[in-house]
Amino acid sequence: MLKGLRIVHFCVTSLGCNKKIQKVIKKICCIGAGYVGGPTMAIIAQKCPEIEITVVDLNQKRIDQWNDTDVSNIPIYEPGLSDVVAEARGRNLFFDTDIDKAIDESDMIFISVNTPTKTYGKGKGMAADLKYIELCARQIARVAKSDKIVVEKSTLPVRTAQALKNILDHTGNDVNFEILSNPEFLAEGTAVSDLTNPDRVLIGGQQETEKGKQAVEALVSIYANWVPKDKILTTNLWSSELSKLTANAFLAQRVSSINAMSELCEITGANVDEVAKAIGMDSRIGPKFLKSSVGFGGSCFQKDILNLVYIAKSYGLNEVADYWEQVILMNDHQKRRFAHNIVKTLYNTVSDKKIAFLGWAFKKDTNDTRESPAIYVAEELLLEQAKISVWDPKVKDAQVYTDINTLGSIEADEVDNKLQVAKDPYEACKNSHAIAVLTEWEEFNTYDWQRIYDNMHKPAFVFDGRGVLDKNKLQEIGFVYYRIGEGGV
Ligand SMILES: NC(=O)c1ccc[n+]([C@@H]2O[C@H](COP(=O)([O-])OP(=O)(O)OC[C@H]3O[C@@H](n4cnc5c(N)ncnc54)[C@H](O)[C@@H]3O)[C@@H](O)[C@H]2O)c1
Ligand SMILES: O=c1ccn([C@@H]2O[C@H](COP(=O)(O)OP(=O)(O)O[C@H]3O[C@H](CO)[C@@H](O)[C@H](O)[C@H]3O)[C@@H](O)[C@H]2O)c(=O)[nH]1
Repeated sequence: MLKGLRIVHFCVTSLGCNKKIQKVIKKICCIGAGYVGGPTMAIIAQKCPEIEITVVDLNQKRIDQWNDTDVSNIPIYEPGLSDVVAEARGRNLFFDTDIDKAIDESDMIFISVNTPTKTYGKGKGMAADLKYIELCARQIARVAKSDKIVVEKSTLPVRTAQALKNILDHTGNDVNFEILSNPEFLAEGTAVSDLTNPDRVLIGGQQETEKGKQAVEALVSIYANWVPKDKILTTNLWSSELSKLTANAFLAQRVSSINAMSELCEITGANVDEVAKAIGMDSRIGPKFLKSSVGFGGSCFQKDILNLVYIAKSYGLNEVADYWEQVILMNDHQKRRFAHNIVKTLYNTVSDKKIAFLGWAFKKDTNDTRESPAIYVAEELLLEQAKISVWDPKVKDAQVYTDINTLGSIEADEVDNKLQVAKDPYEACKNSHAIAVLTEWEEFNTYDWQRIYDNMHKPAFVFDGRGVLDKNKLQEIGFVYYRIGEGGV
């Protein structure tokens, strides 16, 4: 196991001094205790017990949840995460709101704050809002009294490291800052296994300077405690920053591509799962990320592609921008057409009809609802005056209301009247006219579907936006079953 991390500085002076100055990385600070900062630091703390890690955040409530004595109350639901936190917390993993102290004491600082799409000013609705990143840089510059390695963990536009370096070098004390880019590729719901066994770890740094190389090496040594060396890829800063946006654009593009085919399948009698299987067996295409759905959600894909589009436009690369924007347009279309299909199938009106939503999270095994397709399908149906009853195994009731109210398109009274969060799936489906499956939770197939059917209006419709339910079983019971990417009902 690692005995502290040593960065070796060679000092060669005019007097011919050639001594080694050794710096031991003993303390890490991570700014941002969110979906990335929390799990990533928990795994580093588990794998490197001799490094003390403090995860800091402005949000007192979030920090209190991370520190909750009952570890099942940590703010993020991720399979396996509470065990990792239970193992490391209090030993070498700490959660705190004293950001200055953590910065001051650390050798290496990860910046893992949110970088949402801008909602104001130039680049509104497209560019990444970097105000939280800049605040971190200014705080580090103000507080740091010794040399620091600053690691970009957040997803950032290419060349952000230059802006960070500029702020750090011009507002700080007389200390040296080395900037690294170390984008995170974990997916929610599988964060612990993605972090424990990553396809690759990407580290970008200034390889042309000695100090830059040493900083890269320091971070490589941390990951090398559990990641095979051949999976740790080092590049220049800009390649690393741009690779993150590129990876998300390619992944989202595959989902939009198969979703585009799902519409064609529904009209022609082809079956999108069969098409996906057939093309996925071609090793040049591969089988992953070809599951047709009601659309992709989550905090990353849309935000990062919009950012990519903005960057391309800002360099005058309009064709590049248009190419990637189409991925988003296709996704918006897929969500809308799913809602419209429900309205059309229910005899062109859903006014005062009850639609049960199974799932609200943007994917299974997470309580995260950011950009979940469920929100936008619900919005379309509420605008058609439907009543919606939601059941999700992990999402809290208040989150569902917040998600809809944040859209601002439906009066708050109307939301209260029409939107309800059920205490179990049977209550959600009782007296409903249709069920819409919005998340691929595995537990859905374990329900008593006969009981659900018996308590619904007839004909009882199921719109499976994730293609996860047992079609034959449901049809035998009597449901009229619609599956995304298969011939219509
Ligand atoms: N969620 C994912 O699966 C995922 C995966 C890979 C990369 N990313 C990227 O990682 C970054 C973080 O994403 P996230 O999902 O963890 O976000 P998040 O919103 O869950 O967490 C960010 C945290 O940073 C805190 N914060 C903001 N400004 C701060 C400041 N100045 N000082 C201290 N704390 C501050 C917020 O209070 C919040 O708790 C984003 O750039 C995102 O694109 C996310
Ligand atoms: O075949 C598929 C695969 C995914 N999805 C949907 O796509 C969205 C995103 O899924 P996924 O990529 O698994 O989850 P995220 O947590 O958003 O992870 C993505 O975004 C992260 C944040 O940048 C990256 O770190 C990850 O590598 C990248 O997969 C979800 O709504 C999924 O349901 C599909 O519809 N079909």
